[in-house]
Amino acid sequence: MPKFQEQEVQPASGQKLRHRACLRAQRYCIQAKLGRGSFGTVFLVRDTEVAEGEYLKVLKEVPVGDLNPDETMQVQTEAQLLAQLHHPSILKFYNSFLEKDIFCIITEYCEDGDLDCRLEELRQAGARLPESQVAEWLVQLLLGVHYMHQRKILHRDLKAKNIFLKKNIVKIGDFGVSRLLNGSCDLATTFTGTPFYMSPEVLSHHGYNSKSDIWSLGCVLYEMCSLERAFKGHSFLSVVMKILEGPVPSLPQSYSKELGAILEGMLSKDPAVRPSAADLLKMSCIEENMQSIRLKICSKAQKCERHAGAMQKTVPLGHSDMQKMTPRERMRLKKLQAADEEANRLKHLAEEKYEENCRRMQELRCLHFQKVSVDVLSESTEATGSHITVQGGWSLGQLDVMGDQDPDALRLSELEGNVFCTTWFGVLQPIYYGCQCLSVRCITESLGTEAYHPEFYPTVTEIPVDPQKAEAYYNEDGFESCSEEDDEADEELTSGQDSDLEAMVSYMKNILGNPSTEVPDRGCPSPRTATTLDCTMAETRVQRIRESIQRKLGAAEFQTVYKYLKQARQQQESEAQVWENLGQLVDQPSNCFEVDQLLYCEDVLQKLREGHA
Ligand SMILES: Nc1ncnc2c1ncn2[C@@H]1O[C@H](COP(=O)(O)OP(=O)(O)OP(=O)(O)O)[C@@H](O)[C@H]1O
Repeated sequence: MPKFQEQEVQPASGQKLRHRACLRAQRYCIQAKLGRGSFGTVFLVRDTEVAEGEYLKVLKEVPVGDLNPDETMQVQTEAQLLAQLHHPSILKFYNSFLEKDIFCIITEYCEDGDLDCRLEELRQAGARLPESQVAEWLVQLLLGVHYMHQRKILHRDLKAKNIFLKKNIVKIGDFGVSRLLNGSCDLATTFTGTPFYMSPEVLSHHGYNSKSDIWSLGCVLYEMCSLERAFKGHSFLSVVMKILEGPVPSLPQSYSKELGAILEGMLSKDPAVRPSAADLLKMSCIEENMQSIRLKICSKAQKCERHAGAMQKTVPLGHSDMQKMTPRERMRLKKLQAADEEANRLKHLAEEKYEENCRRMQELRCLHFQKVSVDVLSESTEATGSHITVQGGWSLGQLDVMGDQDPDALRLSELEGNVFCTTWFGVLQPIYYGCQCLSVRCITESLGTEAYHPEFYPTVTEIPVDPQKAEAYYNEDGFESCSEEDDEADEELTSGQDSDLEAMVSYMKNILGNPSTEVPDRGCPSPRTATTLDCTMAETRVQRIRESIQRKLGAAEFQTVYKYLKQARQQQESEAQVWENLGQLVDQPSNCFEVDQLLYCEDVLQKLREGHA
């Protein structure tokens, strides 16, 4: 079989592809080149064996040299294992194959690009990510890292460039791929990328472990908040020194202390002190975030579910109707029916909560109530029109009233029969007393830590106490009705993203229930010496860095800087001295960063070769 079929394709854009070969494994048709990384080239491909849905995939080609049969076997076994892993925060690994000396990896395509590009766009626009967004992505990333670490799979090259965005879900790319290509050779790990995300233990050759991934994730967290590298410097060595000895950088003031504390933990120099992904997921602020993300996802599902109810009431479908539907319509209907089932489940849950609350009311009536402050936000002259906000942490039955109103008129002992309180996707509903609307700011401890969500906060004033009637009330026209825009958004939710979101919710539920769930151990490969594969990849890396610098500096300037820096590093010149001398050699000494990196990588390559020999 020829290595590649020699033919050209016309991509959608109409632009003729330059690369001659366009079909891989007689299946993946190249559509466009996405970019070139340190180890390989990345293409957008169309999977010719997939007619609908996710037919666009990504092909990464990594030159690996001539692998011996043992290495080929090892790579194939690892690839099969990686293909079995499924997590919404992990870029799906579909397939891998060898075409002569090129290792090809097929993964999921993320049309929204990588996190590094997103952060750069924000930086250029002078914008920042809101903390809620940072927290949401951090939770997703931690869930993904936790999933892989539970399976004893390390990333070894976690960085913003390796995190992809797909409809606001972050996906970690290349997880386990380093293991596929580098096994557990720690020396090769130090080769995987730029120094910015390398942990102190990796830089000091004390071995890579799961905590080293957490360090890198800490660097990503810092970048999401400040849009800058956590450890930066004008030379490779100064970055390394900052990582080894510098303080943990502080987050911009607009971010909370809690987030700052999380960052500090993740960037602890000592890996033994650094929390694991499981530890981080157990932290109360992360748990709270997980809860609210879950609610956000569920509130979308809730809209679908209401819509499903409306559809089902108005359009009773027979078998022939179904047959007339397009596949898209059938899929939509299926989703709506599933949402309806979920609605029923939630209705039962709401009823249970309602009963539980009644029972508690009963108990509390016997206990005498304690007071908490209740502010009267607006008053109507009519006795039934007051709008009251509960300010403190409270549980049902601990309400009493302060303010100008006659406290006796609102004492809970009299409210009890009229208070409607239940959870709707776990969110505390507003509480109504007759026609009085109590807007709840704090969460009742009796119902757990679910966050208050404004979406669930109707401005209407009367809700029936009976949950069934209340549900009918929610379904009335005009109450959060589904607009065309909602429909569009929901459609997006039901076409592709929903499975990721559903999976995310279910992982969160598992973690919240039992974060330490163990999974069968795949076992870590025992440390081994460098292989041909390690050396080939390191050579590719060195070659690419060299090409990149030569493009930037020009061949002559590169030679001058390279010669000087090599000598300076051997003689251990001070950073200040190096910087000053570089200033005399080139216009922009900061352009020499990569030369330093090249020297470092050449040094590692040399050691790999010695280890391999
Ligand atoms: N699954 C994917 N979906 C969308 N774009 C991708 C995907 N994988 C890679 N890319 C894009 O392809 C380009 C090259 O990616 P690649 O991972 O090879 O290199 P890198 O991350 O830039 O560098 P390195 O090899 O050092 O990790 C990047 O612009 C990246 O955003």
